[in-house]
Amino acid sequence: MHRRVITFSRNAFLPLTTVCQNRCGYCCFRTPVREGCIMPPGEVIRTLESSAALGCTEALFTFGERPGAVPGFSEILGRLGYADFLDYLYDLSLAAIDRDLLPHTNAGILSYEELDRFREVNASMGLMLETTADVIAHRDSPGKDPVVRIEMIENAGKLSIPFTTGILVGIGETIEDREESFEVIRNLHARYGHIQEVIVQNFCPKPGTPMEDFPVPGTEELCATISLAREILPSDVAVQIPPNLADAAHLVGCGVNDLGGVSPLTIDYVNPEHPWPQIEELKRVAGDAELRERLCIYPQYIEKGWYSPLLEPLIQQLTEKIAAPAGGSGA
Ligand SMILES: O=c1nc2n(C[C@H](O)[C@H](O)[C@H](O)CO)c3cc(O)ccc3cc-2c(=O)[nH]1
Ligand SMILES: C[C@H]1O[C@@H](n2cnc3c(N)ncnc32)[C@H](O)[C@@H]1O
Ligand code: MET
Ligand code: SF4
Repeated sequence: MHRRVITFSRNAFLPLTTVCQNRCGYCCFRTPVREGCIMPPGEVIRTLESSAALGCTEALFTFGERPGAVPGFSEILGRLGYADFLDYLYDLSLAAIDRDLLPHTNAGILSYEELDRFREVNASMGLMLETTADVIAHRDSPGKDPVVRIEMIENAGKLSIPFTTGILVGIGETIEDREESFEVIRNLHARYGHIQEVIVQNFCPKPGTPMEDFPVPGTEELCATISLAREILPSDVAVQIPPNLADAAHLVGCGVNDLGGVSPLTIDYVNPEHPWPQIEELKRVAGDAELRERLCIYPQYIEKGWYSPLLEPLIQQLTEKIAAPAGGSGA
């Protein structure tokens, strides 16, 4: 009998900009254009270097969607010497690779051409489907239109990009909507084979947002949603929950087999009030299962060679590093 395996990744969270063209009813991350709305290169590089020294393997670039569409953003970006935010992202992705971290980008909506460009410097990419339903939380968020999100996930499939997606639970969708969301993801994976993990993320209310008084999904509801995900999705797709947002120890018993990215250095900028558990805590969460570190690109995609030649040496090096017995940095 094989012991069950629960995986996680050690990452650095880099919120490159808080400016966003959308206005999701649950979000406290987004800010107006203002001083400090872009993380300056020096701070990014320092975070990358410290994170690598602490044993991280992944640079998670997550930020507001299409910030350049927001009036006034370009002026602030221009002061850093860039005309296009994606050029800034590209250079910092190279900086991450130089410092031995594999980029994983969730930039919100990107076009086919943009995905094609960023696959060169990303080991994997992500976009939360959130939900296939039309919810009030998304009425001021054109980028959360399910048609637009599904199209991007499909484009990532056409480009053979190892991909992370997921749903946000408790934003006004029904159980049937969750089922439909998982079915859409299953069908995309059946066609392109690129979905490595599906995040089941629970809504956490934020003071000062339109949804501050919205009810939160309970552990039993999350457990039922995870079981539903496990029933609908094939076994080669991991089901991930963020271990800082929910009762992970309990949910592992409902079918969760991945705990996502946790950071020894950076906070969860999307849910800043929820600190990351450290490795000892993750071991407790895994219970009888084996807790195993992974890279942001899952092993089956490394085997299939779904990465750019530029990333080959680093993927090799980091694969050996996480296979080595604990010790050295970050253990
Ligand atoms: O692709 C995504 N990855 C997200 N991740 C990344 C994910 O946990 C891992 O980095 C992936 O499993 C890649 O290995 C997050 C990581 C955090 O630390 C905090 C929040 C998120 C949210 C997302 C997300 O929305 N989309
Ligand atoms: C990065 C991801 O974080 C999620 N996200 C954004 N705001 C919240 C919140 N209040 N609670 C939980 N998850 C949230 C969305 O699913 C987004 O895609
Ligand atoms: N803004 C993007 C999205 O919601 C990235 C995550 S939220 C900071 O898809
Ligand atoms: S959740 Fe993402 S897309 Fe929505 S407002 Fe926040 S930063 Fe923008």
